[in-house]
Amino acid sequence: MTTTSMVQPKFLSKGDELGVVAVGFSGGQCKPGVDAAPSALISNGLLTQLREELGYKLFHDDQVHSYKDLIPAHDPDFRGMKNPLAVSAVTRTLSEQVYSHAKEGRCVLTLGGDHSIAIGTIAGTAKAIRERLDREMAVIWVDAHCDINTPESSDSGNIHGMPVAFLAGLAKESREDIFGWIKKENMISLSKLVYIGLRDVDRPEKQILRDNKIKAFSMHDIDRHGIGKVMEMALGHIGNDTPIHLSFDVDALDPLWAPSTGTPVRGGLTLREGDFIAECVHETGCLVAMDLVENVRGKGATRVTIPSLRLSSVLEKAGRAISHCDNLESGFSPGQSPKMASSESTMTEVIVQRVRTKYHWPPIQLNFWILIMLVGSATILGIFANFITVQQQLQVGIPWYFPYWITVSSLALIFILLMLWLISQRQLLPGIVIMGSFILFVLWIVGLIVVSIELWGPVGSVSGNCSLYVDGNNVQGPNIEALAWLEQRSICQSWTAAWAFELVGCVFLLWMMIMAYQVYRDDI
Ligand SMILES: NC(=[NH2+])NCCC[C@H](N)C(=O)O
Repeated sequence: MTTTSMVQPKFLSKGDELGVVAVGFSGGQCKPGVDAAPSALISNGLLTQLREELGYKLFHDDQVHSYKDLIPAHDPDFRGMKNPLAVSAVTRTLSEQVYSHAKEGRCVLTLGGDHSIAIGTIAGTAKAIRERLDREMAVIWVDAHCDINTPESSDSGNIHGMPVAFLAGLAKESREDIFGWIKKENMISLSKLVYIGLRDVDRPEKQILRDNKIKAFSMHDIDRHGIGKVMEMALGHIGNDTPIHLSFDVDALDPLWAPSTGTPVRGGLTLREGDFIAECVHETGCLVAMDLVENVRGKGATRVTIPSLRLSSVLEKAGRAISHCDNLESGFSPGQSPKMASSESTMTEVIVQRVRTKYHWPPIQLNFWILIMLVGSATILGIFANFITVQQQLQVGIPWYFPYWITVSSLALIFILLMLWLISQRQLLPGIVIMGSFILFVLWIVGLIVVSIELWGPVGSVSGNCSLYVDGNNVQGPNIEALAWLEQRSICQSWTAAWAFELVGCVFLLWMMIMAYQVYRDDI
């Protein structure tokens, strides 16, 4: 082992071991994306860094758990909570996973996931620490939010805003399948809870903090005293003989450093302050577990911003906790507009509105569909242009839907080229995509219906003629009839190909509308 750390862990019997649990779960809130972060972190080399640069012996099952089998098909709101059965079942299983590492005396790192998963991680560590050391542990909750809403006080109903209330017993539920499984041994004491980085606290939460005299260091305190003094006070409050569970929500960092999070709030910690917190906690030797949550990779498949967690600066300081999230932007790009900390002025708010001109499109999906649509539109254009030439050659009339399809497929080509240009300018607004796709969808579906009627009846069907005169009349030999037959067969095949591409085009346009709506919704 090549660990660079000189700090002796006080509460771990196997200080060189690290249990890693990767949790791809986002049911504690409504936006997709947080569930994809653990895989992004792992594929960006996090585990290798932990193993090779920090010298940990890793215990990881090589899985990013999505707990699909635990998520019920029907999960109605309960006491205002969204997805109560799913979040309860997932956190319960997670608590057992974390417990199984922590009871071995090793440190546990959990990669989230939204912050609701802390119900599981903290419940698991708290139980193991009680059993192993007969002690209560402390929790340092680094976050822009204090996540201490009860189901009744929460406006959103999102459980990622409630984990502390359940863990501290402020919110109770007797139903075993809705957090009733959280027992005394899983709980934490409010006197051993410290918040750092708060700046977006709901009114009822403020009351809870006051009523229970919970130690909380807001951004205001950090500005006033500096992060050094705040850490001194925070650790002083906990005392140096208490195991610490560090629950780090990346939204504690300013969106400048960590824009890839579901609920960004301006006016947060600098990258360096985030590192400093982690270093200070590490230096105590009391760290027993850590969560890293609310990282977003691609909201749904929508986002391109990839957070890659590095342990660089912590490494330099021989630390062993989180360092920073940097963002590699590419393609169709950055951020959801961050919420303003309550103390910021409306002037700044105006500026935020103005700079928000870029949107998060899912690049792989979008590129794939655009390619299919390009091929489809060009093929349809070619087929109907060819049909017109054939009709002219035979000196028979040209049905209206031949030029119609030429126009509609050309419009689709123009629309795609326009989209590509807007993407290159990073200006592809969801509204444009919704409008354009809708108009084209109506035009395409009309054309598809007409072509389907021509192909399969009720009055005279192309498909019927093809099977009768072409499939059923195979002509061979080096003669003009065989050539004519081949041409007829290629016309029949063109009909089917045109129909297939029209159908795919309709699906594409429908999907574009849905995807654009999702992008629009995520952005407001
Ligand atoms: N872990 C988070 N990002 N929490 C955000 C919570 C926001 C808000 N206070 C709520 O209860 O819905």
